[in-house]
Amino acid sequence: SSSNSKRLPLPPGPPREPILGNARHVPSSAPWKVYTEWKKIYGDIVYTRIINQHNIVINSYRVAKEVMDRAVYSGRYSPVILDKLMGVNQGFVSINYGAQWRIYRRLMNPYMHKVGVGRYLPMQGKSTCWYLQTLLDHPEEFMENFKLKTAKDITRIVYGITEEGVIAQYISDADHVAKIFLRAILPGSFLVNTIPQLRFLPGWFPGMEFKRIAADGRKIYLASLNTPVERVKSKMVRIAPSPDHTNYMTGRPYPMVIKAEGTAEASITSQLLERGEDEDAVKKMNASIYSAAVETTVASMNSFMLAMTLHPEIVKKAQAELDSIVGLSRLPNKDDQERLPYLNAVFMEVLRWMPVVPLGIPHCLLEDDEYKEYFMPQGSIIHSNTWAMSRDETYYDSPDRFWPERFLKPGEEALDPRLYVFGLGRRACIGKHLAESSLFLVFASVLATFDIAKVRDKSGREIVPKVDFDARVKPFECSIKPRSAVTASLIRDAVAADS
Ligand code: HEM
Repeated sequence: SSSNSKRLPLPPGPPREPILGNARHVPSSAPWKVYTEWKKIYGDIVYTRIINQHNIVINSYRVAKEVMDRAVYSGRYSPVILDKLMGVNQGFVSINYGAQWRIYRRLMNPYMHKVGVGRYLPMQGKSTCWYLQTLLDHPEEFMENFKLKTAKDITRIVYGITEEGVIAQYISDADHVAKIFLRAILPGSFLVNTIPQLRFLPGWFPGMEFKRIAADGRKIYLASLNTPVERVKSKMVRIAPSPDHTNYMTGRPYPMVIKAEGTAEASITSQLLERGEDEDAVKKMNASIYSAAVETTVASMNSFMLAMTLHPEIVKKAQAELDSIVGLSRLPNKDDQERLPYLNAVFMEVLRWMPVVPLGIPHCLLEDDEYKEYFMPQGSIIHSNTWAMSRDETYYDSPDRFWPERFLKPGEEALDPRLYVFGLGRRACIGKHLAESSLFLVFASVLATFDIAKVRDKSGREIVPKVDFDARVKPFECSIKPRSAVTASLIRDAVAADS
């Protein structure tokens, strides 16, 4: 590029083939593992080129912390299939760095900062009790119900949706969009992302199924964006703008008020509309919250259950701590967190052991840059390899081992994974405090009331679930039994008191 006047080299990486570059070297499944192998050969920054796309993977926390905070590293890469074919590049997660993104951060921040998320605790307490009850009645559905619990919490927070049928439809639409989205951001997944001109070929041409995928995706995306906000609006009444209803800060009229009968539960959407915020911005911002929030939180819950199934001694230790601090007469709550160091260590170890976004959400380098002795070309896709960070032996002995004690060694605590599993810099996860309280409540409440163990086969041998570190835990069996009749009735009583 013209601005590389010092003729600096690109960061090191595997040798490239003509035209294809490294297209045949970067696998489409679990690429983070290959990049982590390459760290041994090429170091903390690895460059690959896939056809004409520059990709830079940051393999260490130290380097990520240095570069990711800078504005030029805060862009988002919009694959052609999402941007040009589906129009899905205006959501919170995928929008490029700039004015609209700043509006989203400003709108969302009060609802998501450390203190702001406290308002959801009563609701989360109830939904956690609901979840515990599903463990009593249908322990084998523990994964499905993690999903349902999290989806209910999020749709309630964002849209005030409480009706089961409406939630189910929303989940199904949002999952569909998320699947396309996740596939689209994997390097090399859709050829049209590397050769954008392909989109001008007719639909009957071989290899054009991306067109149908994108067209279906777009329809469902628009539904998941519009329908829930229209529902909120239908439960609000519009009043004629009058001087009495003008926001004294902005001078703009409040266009909506919540109906006196309160048919719209207060939610992020209802509150932002009531304040007169731009409806289009609210729709696009909110639609991306569900997909950012649910899959990630649920994946961490599933990793937790797998770790507990594999480690009965850790279950025992955490239960002993809970029993002595919380006692057996009530369920744990968020206020207990600071007095539960062992459980906190379990929580951090879950985040580290199985980072659920192992290559981060890709950033896009907005201008040519230099880092150390390297040239970083504009338009590069930048991945924070959180998987590599979680396996860094300078911070973690035996990194594949699930071992909460690593966070409890006085004076030499391991690096806190919350510093990187939620991303780094300006685009870091806005929902991390909400994620933390959801996860903590679930981990504490499940351990306080249930024993988790391996199941046995017909001949009485324990079945040990396999761990393949594939970012998502595959369905596995475990035994989930109430610790005692007392803990079971604690759950039933709490649920009864809520309804
Ligand atoms: C265990 C749970 C979660 C994990 C591990 C996680 C992880 C991440 C990661 C790695 C990113 C990308 C950061 C970057 O680009 O550098 C991200 C972004 C984001 N997350 Fe989360 N997340 C979680 C839960 C949530 C929740 C509960 C919400 C919403 C309430 C949420 C909302 C978002 C949003 C809106 C972004 C985009 C921010 C931006 O681009 O400016 N996440 N998250």
